[in-house]
Amino acid sequence: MSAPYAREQAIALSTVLKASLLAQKIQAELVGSGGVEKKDKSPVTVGDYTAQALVSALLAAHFPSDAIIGEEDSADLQRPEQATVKAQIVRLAGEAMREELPLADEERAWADVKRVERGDTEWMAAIDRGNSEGGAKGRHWALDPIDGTKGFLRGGQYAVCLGLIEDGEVVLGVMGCPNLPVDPKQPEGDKGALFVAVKGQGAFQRSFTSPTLTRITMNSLASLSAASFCESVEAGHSDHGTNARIAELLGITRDSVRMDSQAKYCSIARGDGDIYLRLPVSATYEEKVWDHSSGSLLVAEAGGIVSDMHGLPLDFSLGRTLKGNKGVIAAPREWHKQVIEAVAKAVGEEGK
Ligand SMILES: Nc1ncnc2c1ncn2[C@@H]1O[C@H](COP(=O)(O)O)[C@@H](OP(=O)(O)O)[C@H]1O
Ligand SMILES: [Mg+2]
Ligand SMILES: [Mg+2]
Ligand SMILES: [Mg+2]
Repeated sequence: MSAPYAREQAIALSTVLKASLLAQKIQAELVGSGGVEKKDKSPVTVGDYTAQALVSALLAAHFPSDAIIGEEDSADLQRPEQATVKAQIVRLAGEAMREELPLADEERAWADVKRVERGDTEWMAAIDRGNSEGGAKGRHWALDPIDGTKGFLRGGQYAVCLGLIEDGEVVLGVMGCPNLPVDPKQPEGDKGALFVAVKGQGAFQRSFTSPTLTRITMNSLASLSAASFCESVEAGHSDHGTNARIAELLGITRDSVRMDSQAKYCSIARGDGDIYLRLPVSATYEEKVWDHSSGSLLVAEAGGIVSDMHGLPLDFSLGRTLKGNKGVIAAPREWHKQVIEAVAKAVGEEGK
C-alpha cells in the first residue's frame, strides 16, 4: 500500500515542476519588462497568471471536488487593453501542458492526465477556480503561482508554492525554486530545486532534472550565536530594523541573508540558514495562506517550529489569510522559544 498522500504528492510535484519550468522560461524573456499592476500596486506578470492557470487546470483534472485558494484572479486581465497579455497566457499555458517531465514511473502514472484543448474562456476559468474562501472544513489547495514576484522581475529568487490544507491543517507542501542552487555548497552549480513535505513523513528535495528525492534537515546548532537569519529583501514586507535588534539580543554576529520569496523556508529547511524572521511592518496587514502553507510544513518536517511573532501556531483554518496571527518566526525546534523571547523583548523596547 502507498504512504498517505502519495497520489497527492506525485500530482503536486509534477504540477509544480511544470509551472516552475514554465516560470523559468518566462523569466528569461520578461526581466525588466514590468507587468500588470494590481489595485494594491503590487506587480503581477504573465508568469503569475500562466502558472496559476496551469496548476489550477491540472488540480481540477485530478481532484475535481477540491477547492483552490489561489493568489490571482482574472479581473485585471479581462480588460480590453490586456488582450495581448491574455493571448500570451493562453499560448504559454497550452505549450506547458504538452511538455514532458522527468518523473519516477509511479509518479508519471499518477500525474498522467487526458489532453484537453483549452481556449481563452477555459484558461481564464482555470485562473478563477482559485477563488475559494478556504476555512476549517474540507480540502483546499493553497496556490501561490509565483511567490516573490519582485524577485522574479529582478532576476532573483522566486518560488511556485502549493500546499494542501485539510480541515484547516497543512498536510502536504510542495515548492519549486527555479533559481535556487541544487547543492548549496555549489552556488554557481545547477539551479532548480523542488521541495516536498507530507505531514509526519519528513522533508525532501530533488533537482528539476532527476526524480530522486533526498531527505533534508535543518542545521543542528551548538548555540544560537552561531545562527544566521534569513529575511525578505523588501523592507516593506518585514521589519529589518527589529530583526537587527533581535540578532543583537541573541548574540548573532553573522550578516542576515536577504532573499525574496518562500525560498527562505526551503533555505533554512535544508540548513543554508537557520532562522526566518518576518515581523510585521504594517499593523493591519494579514499574511496570506498561500505565502506560508507549503513553507511552514517543509520547515516543521525538517526539524523546526513555525509560529507567529508571539509563538502561536499559524492557523490555516480562518480563510484566505492568517488573520489570527501576526508575523512569522521559523527556527530550529530546540531554539524556537529563545527566539520568541528575544522577539518579545525587541518589540517591547520599540513600544509597538
Ligand atoms: N505589507 C506586507 N507585509 C508582509 N507581506 C507582504 C506585504 N505586502 C505583500 N506581501 C507579501 O509578500 C510576499 C513576498 O514576500 P517576500 O518579501 O518574503 O519575498 C508577496 O507575495 P507575492 O510575491 O506572491 O505577491 C506578498 O504576498
Ligand atoms: Mg506570495
Ligand atoms: Mg505570488
Ligand atoms: Mg502577489
